[in-house]
Order: sequence, then structure tokens, then C-alpha cells
Amino acid sequence: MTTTAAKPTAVTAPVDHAAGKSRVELKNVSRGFGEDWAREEVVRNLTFEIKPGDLTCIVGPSGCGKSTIVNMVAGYDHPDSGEILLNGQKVVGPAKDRMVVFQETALMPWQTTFDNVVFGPRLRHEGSRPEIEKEAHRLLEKVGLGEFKQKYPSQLSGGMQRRAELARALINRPLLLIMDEPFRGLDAMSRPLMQEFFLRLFEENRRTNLFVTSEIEEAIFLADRLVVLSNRPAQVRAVIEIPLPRPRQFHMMSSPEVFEIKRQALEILHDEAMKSFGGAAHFAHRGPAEHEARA
Ligand SMILES: Nc1ncnc2c1ncn2[C@@H]1O[C@H](COP(=O)(O)OP(=O)(O)OP(=O)(O)O)[C@@H](O)[C@H]1O
Repeated sequence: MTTTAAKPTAVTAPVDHAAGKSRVELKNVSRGFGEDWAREEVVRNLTFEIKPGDLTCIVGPSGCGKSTIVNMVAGYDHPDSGEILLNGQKVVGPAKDRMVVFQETALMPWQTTFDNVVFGPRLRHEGSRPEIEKEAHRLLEKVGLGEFKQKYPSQLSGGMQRRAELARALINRPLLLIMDEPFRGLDAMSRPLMQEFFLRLFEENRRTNLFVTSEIEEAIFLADRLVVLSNRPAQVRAVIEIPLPRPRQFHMMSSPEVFEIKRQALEILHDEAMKSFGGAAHFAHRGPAEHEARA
């Protein structure tokens, strides 16, 4: 199956006053795993801000600690030191004001797309049943799944599943939408369609967004700001503003300023990747025999 829609359907939305007004601050956040001598520091003194109505992209080398950061912002995990604030309030646990869309589908396979979307609000008895269902219908139309409401997740393509997840997150009207490599694993046709679809959705109401990706082009295309991370332990290596106007269009990606931003970010990422390969490169250069002889 292929992704069928690249533009959110025009459906009148109830006013969401919270969208686009939330600020997230990470202040000297550190996190490690393991006991005593075997403890590994994964995030070190991380400080950055996600401004209201902005899409902030975290980019970093593979395994540097991006999901660990997401888990802490979502409240699934806690910093060892430092703090995370949402509109000045310390994040102490998961809540529906911070919704996460992960790269793996989290849709319940035994429920229809519609039932997946209404699941959270129904469980929490938020509003009347007709209200919840009306909003679910609206959101599913919005994400282009109007005709797929009664399908099960396995009957949807990867791109459709991500859109269903978006509807499921958005029904909670989160103050912060967190996307953890949501388009990883999509095929080469679906990924740009999803990027454009997601951009249009974001640009409609500018809900404050934290987006994690390891694709630098995707980050530049989507973001207002890139937070470029170091190798593990993750630290902020650079914060790069993306001066492209909105609505974003693919043709903007061939401008000289995008080329320069890409060069800057790739230089840092390459530098960081080389650090993790440092030991291996040194080993390869001298050869195993020499190492064994010295052992
Ligand atoms: N709960 C945990 N217990 C022990 N180690 C953990 C835990 N969570 C993460 N780690 C370790 O932290 C490191 C960073 O993992 P994380 O998934 O945050 O990185 P990432 O940048 O998201 O990776 P990728 O680019 O592969 O998605 C890894 O070495 C991982 O094993």
C-alpha cells in the first residue's frame, strides 16, 4: 500500500487555545544508566529551549541519547540531575499534555483505527461520547483517513499508520507534540509525502513540537531550529536557526543557505561520529597483530 494523501484535509477545527503557546526548557539535564563502576553517562548537562509555536529538531549521531531525551521530556524517565520545565512547571511523569509519536507503531492491532483514536479520551471519560467521537471523526478526516476508520492497523500502510498515530495524539490536544523518528523505516516514496503532510499540519496551528531525526535534510526542511548533539554523552554542540519562510516548500531545500546549514551540521555530526570510530580507526591503522604483540 502507498501513502495516499500529502495534504491535511480542510476540516474546521474547534479552537485549541493551548496550541502554539507552550515553552519547554531543559536545564542542565543529565542521565546515566548502570550501577556504580559500570555506569554509563548518556546525557550530560543538556540545556536548550523549545520555544512556543516552534518546531525544534534534535539531530545527533546514532545512539547518542536522543530517545533518552525524549523519554525524559515525555516523563517516562527522569533526569539524574537538572530539570525539565513545561510552561514553568517541572515535568514529573507522563501526562496527556505531552504526546509522543514513536517510530514503531503503538496502535493497538486488535482495535480499528477509529477505536484507537478514541481510546484515550474514552478511558479517561473526557467529555461525552458523541463529543469524543465527533472529534475523532474530524481528526481522521484531517489526516486523510476518513475512509479507513474501520480498518485495523495491519490494513494500513506505514504512512497511514503514522497519520493514525498523529490523530490519536492530537485528540488529546497536547501542549507539546513529541515525534521520535516518526518517519524512520518508511519507504522512499512515503517519507517525503509524510514530511510535507506533517509540515502542513504543523503550520496550520504551530503546536509546539519536539522532533527527533537522524536525517539532516528532514530536520532542515521541518524545523525552526536544530539542536545538534554530540556523541554520547549527549551534549549540545550547536543550535542552528533555520531562516526559511513558511509554508515550507521542497524547492527551498536547494537554496545556498540550506546548503550552508547542512554543511555546518554535517561537519559537526561527522566530527562526532569520528570520535566514536576513533578507537576502531586507531586499531585498524596499527592492525590486530601489533595490538596482540603489545598485549
Ligand atoms: N533504560 C536504559 N537502561 C540502560 N541503558 C539505556 C537505557 N535507555 C537507553 N540506554 C542506553 O543509552 C544509550 C543511548 O540510547 P538512545 O536510545 O537514547 O539513543 P538514540 O540516540 O535514540 O539511538 P538511535 O540513534 O539508535 O535511535 C544506549 O547506549 C542505550 O543502550
